[in-house]
Amino acid sequence: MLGSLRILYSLLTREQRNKLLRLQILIVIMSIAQILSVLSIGPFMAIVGDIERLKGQGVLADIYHASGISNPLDFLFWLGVVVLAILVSAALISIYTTWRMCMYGAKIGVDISSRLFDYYMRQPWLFHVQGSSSTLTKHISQECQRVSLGIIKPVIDVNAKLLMSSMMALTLVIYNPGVALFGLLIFSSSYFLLYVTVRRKLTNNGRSISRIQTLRYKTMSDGFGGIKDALVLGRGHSFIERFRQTSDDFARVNGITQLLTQLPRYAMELIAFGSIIFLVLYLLSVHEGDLGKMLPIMSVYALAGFKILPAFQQIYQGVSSIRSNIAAFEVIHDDLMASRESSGNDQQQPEETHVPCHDDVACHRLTLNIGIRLSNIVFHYPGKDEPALNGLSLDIPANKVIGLVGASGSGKSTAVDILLGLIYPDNGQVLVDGVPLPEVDKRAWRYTIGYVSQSIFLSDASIAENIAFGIAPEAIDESRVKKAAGLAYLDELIASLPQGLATPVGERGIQLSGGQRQRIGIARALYFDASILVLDEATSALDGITEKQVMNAIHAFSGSKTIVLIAHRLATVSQCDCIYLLSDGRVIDQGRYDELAERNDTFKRMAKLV
Ligand SMILES: Nc1ncnc2c1ncn2[C@@H]1O[C@H](COP(=O)(O)OP(=O)(O)OP(=O)(O)O)[C@@H](O)[C@H]1O
Repeated sequence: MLGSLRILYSLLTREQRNKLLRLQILIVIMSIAQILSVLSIGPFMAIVGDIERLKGQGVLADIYHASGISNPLDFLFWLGVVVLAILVSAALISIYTTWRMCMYGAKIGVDISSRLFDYYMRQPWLFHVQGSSSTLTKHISQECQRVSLGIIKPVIDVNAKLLMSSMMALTLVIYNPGVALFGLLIFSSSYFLLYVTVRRKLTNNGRSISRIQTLRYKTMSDGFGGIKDALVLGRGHSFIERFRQTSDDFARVNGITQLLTQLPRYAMELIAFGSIIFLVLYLLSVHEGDLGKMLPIMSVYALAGFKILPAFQQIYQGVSSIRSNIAAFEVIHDDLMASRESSGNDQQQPEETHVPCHDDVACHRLTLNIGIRLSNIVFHYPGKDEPALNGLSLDIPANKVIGLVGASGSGKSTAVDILLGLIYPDNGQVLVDGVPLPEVDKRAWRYTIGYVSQSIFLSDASIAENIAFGIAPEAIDESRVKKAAGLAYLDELIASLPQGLATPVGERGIQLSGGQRQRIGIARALYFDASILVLDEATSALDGITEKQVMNAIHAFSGSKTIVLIAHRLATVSQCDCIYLLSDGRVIDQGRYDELAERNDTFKRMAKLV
């Protein structure tokens, strides 16, 4: 547990550590204020018990004489006011410190989740292809929250309470060593024994919570993601049942953890009451019933107990909470460490050269003069022996339209992912006007390419926001949106909608047809007027007439844009300047449509010519 906390501390930035130090100083001030407030009650009670002592010897009598107040009761009143002022000041200092502690804990929690989101968003395509988005979401929302509320906040609380109770205990020992040591020994050993008994259970429960939460998130993600199939195939009940079962487990483990965390409160209340009776009997026998001597000691101990006992309980609860949530930190530990390393690397080697420029898009765009060459590309997906691409070579001349065709699984989408720079070949290289892709400015490459994927993701936003995907609503250029929408034949649809471009599309575009979604995807690729367009099965959901219109619009760019089309329907690529026929991850033939249709049997079969 301490090792994990040390790692957590090492993840703090320099500024966060400085803040923690300032917080520590504030906690010391709070503890001193608390002690003063407890001690201030002693003299007041001493006078209440024996007001005659103001006329005798001692510090209180000296202060009484120096105050110029003639009536002892008036003096007692003003002493009460002073004690109250000390209590109020201590309470105000405590409120302020608690506020700073809460803000600090919450800020670190938010910072950790932002750091993770940033890290995941920067991960390469393969990382996302192999992982599960529901797990990443759970890490960022659930586990980070557990780390924030279940570890960081308790660490700060435990630290504050530990400091306050140790200082208070030390003061009590100085005030009256016998009673203080006896009380402290009873309470601390009881808490320690309880903690040692339950700590293993707490750790195991923490791990179970992480595991169960993963299952719950996955079930929700699968259920909502596949809601149509679940409804049609009548599988909804299976998701509901799985969720209910895991939720029951979650409730049971969570309930036990909370019980174990709160358990000692009742035991300690019993011990506290027993101790008060013991203290009264002890003081009665030592001071022979002299209230003037007994009252201040009893008041100081009662008030100290009133402060220390909840502090003990909070320390116990805090340590239990840390132990039961340390599993959440273990789950995100590797990613957090990696995020720290990658942010360190980013500073040393900026991924993208940033040239100051007024028009971000225009200034960060490449002009393709010769073309792109994929040269002898070999690529294996991780964990697969069979290569997805096996010596693939092809040329994409500048401002020409080329088609990639081939059976399902022949490697077309993988070839495009390599071209986009989403994945890196094991062998071979991509040359852009003769320059290897890794040496090309990534930012420029992204602005140069417009891409329409097989499955277009639409966010739960307006049509305009989906066309200008990822751009803040206030930064969207409406003229670009309109132009792109026109080129993708969306004009008619937009004109028919009461809110036009501002019409919401629903989650994942559920309120649109498959063809409308695809046209929004095409408009998205055209928003930045990219000079290279890559369309992966981009028109498969369009009806024949709309597809022809969209393809005509795309072919109209021939001569001014470089276009790569992937299609199963060969009619889609019939106008291409060159078609590459892929099989088993390599090009097996190439040529114009008529040439391939005449000489290649596979192509003929695909075109249903034989
Ligand atoms: N994420 C992945 N992990 C592992 N293997 C993959 C992954 N994506 C694709 N493959 C494999 O790589 C090979 C090429 O797939 P790819 O998607 O490039 O083919 P494709 O020609 O685009 O197919 P389709 O026309 O069906 O889209 C296939 O054998 C496929 O199973």
